Amino acid sequence: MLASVHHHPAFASSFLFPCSHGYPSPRRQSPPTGLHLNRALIKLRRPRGPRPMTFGSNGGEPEVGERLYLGLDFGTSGARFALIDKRGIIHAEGKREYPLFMSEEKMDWARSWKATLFSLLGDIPSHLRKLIASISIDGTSATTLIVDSNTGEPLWRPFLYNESCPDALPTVKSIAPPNHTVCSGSSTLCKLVSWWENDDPNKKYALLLHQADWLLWLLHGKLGVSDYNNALKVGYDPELESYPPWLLSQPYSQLLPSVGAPGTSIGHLKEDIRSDFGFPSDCAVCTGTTDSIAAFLAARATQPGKAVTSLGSTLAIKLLSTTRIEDARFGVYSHRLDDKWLVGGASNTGGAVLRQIFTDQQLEKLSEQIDPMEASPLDYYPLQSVGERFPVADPNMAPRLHPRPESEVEFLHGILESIARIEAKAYNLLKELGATQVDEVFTAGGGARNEKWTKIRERVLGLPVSSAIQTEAAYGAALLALRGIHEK
Ligand SMILES: Nc1ncnc2c1ncn2[C@@H]1O[C@H](COP(=O)(O)OP(=O)(O)O)[C@@H](O)[C@H]1O
Ligand SMILES: O=C(CO)[C@H](O)[C@H](O)COP(=O)(O)O
Repeated sequence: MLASVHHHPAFASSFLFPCSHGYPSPRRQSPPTGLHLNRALIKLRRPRGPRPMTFGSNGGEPEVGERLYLGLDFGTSGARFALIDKRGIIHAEGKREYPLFMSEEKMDWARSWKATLFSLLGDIPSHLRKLIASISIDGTSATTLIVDSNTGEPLWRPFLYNESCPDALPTVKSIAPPNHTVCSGSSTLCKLVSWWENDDPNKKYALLLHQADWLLWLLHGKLGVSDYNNALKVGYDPELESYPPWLLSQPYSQLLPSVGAPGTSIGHLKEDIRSDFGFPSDCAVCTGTTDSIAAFLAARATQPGKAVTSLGSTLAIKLLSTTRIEDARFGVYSHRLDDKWLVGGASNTGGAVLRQIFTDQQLEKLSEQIDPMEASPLDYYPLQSVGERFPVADPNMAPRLHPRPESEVEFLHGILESIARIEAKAYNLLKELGATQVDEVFTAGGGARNEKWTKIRERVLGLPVSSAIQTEAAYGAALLALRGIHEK
């Protein structure tokens, strides 16, 4: 079954608001025609690797009574699902690009995400839907919605993950501890304060939700629930397991959602959705996480010193450490993962810059001609637009992609190598700040498929680098759904 949405990633234009931002700007292509061909690439997967002993003899189909666990990943350039059983075998996966919904010349992201959610649910084969025991969702971190606390409807356009609200930074720095994670223009707290100071009359009915929280609310119907990964950048302290006093004493703390551990069951799927799509009556909905943490979970790295670099639209780094590190001067923060810490940050460099210049097919063809053992003399800082979050937190950092050589192969080699140098700088910074020393890097995201890039990165990092067994964040979200049922 094939259906896909022609992707015209809109540039959500900033308006009325002092925040600067951008979503991956569209590849050079004709302006949107407004025509959408709905298409999703669905893969029904026979189990990978040796068939587990107890697996049914009917090859790939779940055993009678077997339950399945659904993870949905709402990334930067599109959304995916993965459907697994309790052994982690994938029974179906699919993806959709975000449809373009414009209202008054602006992209309506909330409407696009909502449409994508229900399209993906419909893309799951109906005979598998009735076996689904739980669902979880990961979203882009610090993507923030201010919604009506009665209806859940957005009161304002979403603040996107890489949007910066420097107007709020002085206020945030005046209340938070020095160099706290929230002391960055792209933090969720800066977005909340920027909205709060915008004098919106709806303040008393407002509620803050993250992208994953809002999408999950559409499924479970309980407003105001988040997880301690998504809530980190609004100021939640995952060690105290509460919001700190300096935040609770603020007038806007009334907008903050309640917070639970990722993969915690919130409640059952809403009855109307359950019956419309044929999900079972006991299908649970669990708290989610952020996309780069879901990618880390998918890689199943469990030892301190192991790291996952997500090479998606952005470069996000997660190093499993026994020590917690936070320093907003460099965009470094630590997410909690049970009794350890995922130390890292997210750069604005990454695949979105590549996608502005090359199609995925061109990337493949040109990469074949690169000698990864040869260092590129080109020194770029590949960004889509002004502003960097990590390992340099500088809202005014300008992109650097010149001089551009005649050869497209040399140009691509220079960009891949320059992104690898940023990755190396990031891991060295984490070591200098006291995190557990990295000893191996797994790669997630679209860039993981580029073997030449992997070899360039091994050379530049001086570390073993390999593609994670599962490179999709949706697989990590599915593991959270599995956990939500089996750790009740
Ligand atoms: N062969 C390749 N080499 C390097 N990057 C690639 C390759 N194929 C795809 N990409 C990049 O992967 C990115 C998409 O990865 P994905 O994980 O889907 O992103 P996200 O989840 O952030 O939307 C794109 O920006 C694209 O440029
Ligand atoms: O770049 C991003 C979107 O893909 C996010 O910033 C990424 O999720 C990193 O944030 P976190 O470390 O909180 O997961």
